[in-house]
Amino acid sequence: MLIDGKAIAARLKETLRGELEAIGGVAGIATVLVGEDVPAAVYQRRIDRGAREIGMASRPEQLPADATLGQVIGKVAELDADPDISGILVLRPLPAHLPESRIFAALPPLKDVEALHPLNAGLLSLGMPRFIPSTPAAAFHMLDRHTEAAGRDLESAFDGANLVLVGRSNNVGKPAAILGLQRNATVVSCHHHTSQAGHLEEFTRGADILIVAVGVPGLITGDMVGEGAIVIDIGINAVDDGAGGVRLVGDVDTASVEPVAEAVSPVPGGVGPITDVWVLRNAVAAAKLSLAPAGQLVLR
Ligand SMILES: Nc1nc(=O)c2c([nH]1)NC[C@@H]1CN(c3ccc(C(=O)N[C@@H](CCC(=O)O)C(=O)O)cc3)C=[N+]21
Repeated sequence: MLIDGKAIAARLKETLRGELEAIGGVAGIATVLVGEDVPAAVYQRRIDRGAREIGMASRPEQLPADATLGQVIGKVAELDADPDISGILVLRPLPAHLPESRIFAALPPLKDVEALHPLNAGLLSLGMPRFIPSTPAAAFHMLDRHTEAAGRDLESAFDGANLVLVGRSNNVGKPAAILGLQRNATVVSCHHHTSQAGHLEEFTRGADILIVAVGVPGLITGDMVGEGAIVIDIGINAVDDGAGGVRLVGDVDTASVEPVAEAVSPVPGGVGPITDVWVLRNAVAAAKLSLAPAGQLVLR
């Protein structure tokens, strides 16, 4: 079966409306896109639209591909100074000349909705997250809704399960591994070198839950997946649509995986739409944090 991410996102949006209302509607999201990238532009547009739809402030910002580190950090500082903006997200990928770690470190920690500032990444890794990064949060939210729909216990759903991650990015693979450990899964992190060493299948076949976020269209095929596994596809790749345009596809070859797996999340219509809502929830959480007593590290 395919997991319906759009339906899950629609329900989550109702939660978001309530959360926004509870703080008097005062929250805003800013996104910074440097250069051109189709999936990043799609995400930026969807965040902007989603925010406007629920009456949240939104500032989608664009900088040229040759922007300097100083210009990017300057833009972040400008957004930090905007009282309407509670959350700031810098889209990836960044052009190669821009050192990601310097930009992450320049994010205002209380508005860093993807937990990429070292302080927030540290809090997350210690099990006391201030923000749970939207994309892995969306993947776990989807897994939890699937567990409920299958009539299984939510609390123990990950206990001792083999959770295999493919991809180790700072905004998806790494935080997903941390969240999996937090939920008592046995976590295996696979990446480019696992694949180069010829070991990828070895690990993916043993997965009870497989989360894939690498950016390689169709990387995971049915023969790489164990019977009854749950497969979450986080890849968003722009490929030629054969008619002069592009379309978005994931990292999983759904056609060959679906017959083997218990469930697969499709692209589009899977984790993506849930991610869009989650980032807005994090902007609301950031707005709440800014109102919290000084010195409070984590929302309660
Ligand atoms: N710092 C950072 N964090 C990210 O999370 C991040 C990023 N940079 N850079 C770009 C990628 C891409 N991304 C998407 C998320 C949702 C959809 C989405 O909702 N897509 C819809 C529509 C797809 C379509 O238009 O066909 C869907 O999957 O159903 C798309 C793309 C987040 N990314």
